[in-house]
Amino acid sequence: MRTVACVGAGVIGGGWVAHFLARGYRVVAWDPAEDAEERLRGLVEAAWPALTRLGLAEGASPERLSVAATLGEAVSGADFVQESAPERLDLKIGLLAEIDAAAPEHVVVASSTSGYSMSEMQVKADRPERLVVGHPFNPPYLVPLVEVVGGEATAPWAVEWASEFYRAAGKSVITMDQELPGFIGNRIQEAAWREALHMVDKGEATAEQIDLAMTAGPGLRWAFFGPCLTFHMAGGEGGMAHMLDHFGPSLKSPWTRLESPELTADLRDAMVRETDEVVSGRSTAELIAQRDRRLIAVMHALAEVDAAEEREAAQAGR
Ligand SMILES: NC(=O)C1=CN([C@@H]2O[C@H](COP(=O)(O)OP(=O)(O)OC[C@H]3O[C@@H](n4cnc5c(N)ncnc54)[C@H](O)[C@@H]3O)[C@@H](O)[C@H]2O)C=CC1
Ligand SMILES: C[N+](C)(C)CC(=O)CC(=O)[O-]
Repeated sequence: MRTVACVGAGVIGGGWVAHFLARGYRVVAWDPAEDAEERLRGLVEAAWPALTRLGLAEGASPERLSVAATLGEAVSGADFVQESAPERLDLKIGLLAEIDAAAPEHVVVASSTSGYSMSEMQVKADRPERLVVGHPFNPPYLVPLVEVVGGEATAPWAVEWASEFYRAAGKSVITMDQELPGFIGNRIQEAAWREALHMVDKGEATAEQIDLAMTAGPGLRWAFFGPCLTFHMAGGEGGMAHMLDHFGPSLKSPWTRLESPELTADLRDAMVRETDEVVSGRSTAELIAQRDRRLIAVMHALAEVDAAEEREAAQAGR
């Protein structure tokens, strides 16, 4: 298992390329955009210092990246294919069929889709049994989660193989037992996102207040305790049972409007305008550098705490 083909090399596909290169794989990328190779090599170059700080696999090098002239050239020699084309169902259906026709028949093909089911994407593939969803989080070279799930025509072996491959490639894998639109991570963050849109739509909060509410509040805890464990802590010694008994009645309070607001032009403009104020003139490159420094700092801090707790447990014979 040494060569990964990355089809689509934009924000996510480029991030996958950087990840697989850092894990020592040979990567062959293909993307139809005229400037795709220049953008891709720029993304890898910008990410490489962060990846070096995190630790590279033996032999890892941007030199192991090649950009194919055709889709067939990219996938014909691959041991695994990661598709990251635009989130359009019609495009994914056609592209996955093309990849299926050109890739070696035993090779697993994963889609980075943010929410489409593989059942609806694999309908034109001749060998749908090897098609899975491998949904990453941006940037794939730093955020470890990938959600793996097959479609109705996917073989169990393909889901298992993809899950193991991603683990071997350094990812944190959730292997889902059933299809769910938006999978798990996006359903949770989409709920928060819809609430944010409602608050901006009604002038109840600004984008700046919303982002601060997350980064200085729940978001800080969610880097290491998810929403379930966090609310278990809200119950004190009584844990989740007490939390539910204590706060259960308020669950019916109108603290969320889960339905999505109409994304009117006004709402869209307001969200863009207010987010621009948060961005406050920083370029995307500056934001990426600032994000990656902070992500690495959190990951290093968590790793240090984890190691200390493992040492304590070993000393206590636990
Ligand atoms: N942007 C994000 O935060 C995340 C995106 N995703 C998913 O990743 C996929 C790609 O999204 P992004 O990278 O954000 O989009 P993007 O627009 O940054 O990149 C898409 C790339 O696909 C290329 N492309 C266009 N038509 C193509 C074709 N027929 N075959 C191959 N490549 C083609 C484009 O030239 C572009 O470089 C989508 O399915 C999206 O839902 C998943 C997780 C997070
Ligand atoms: C905005 N988005 C739905 C494309 C985000 C994702 O799919 C996952 C992520 O990186 O947050």
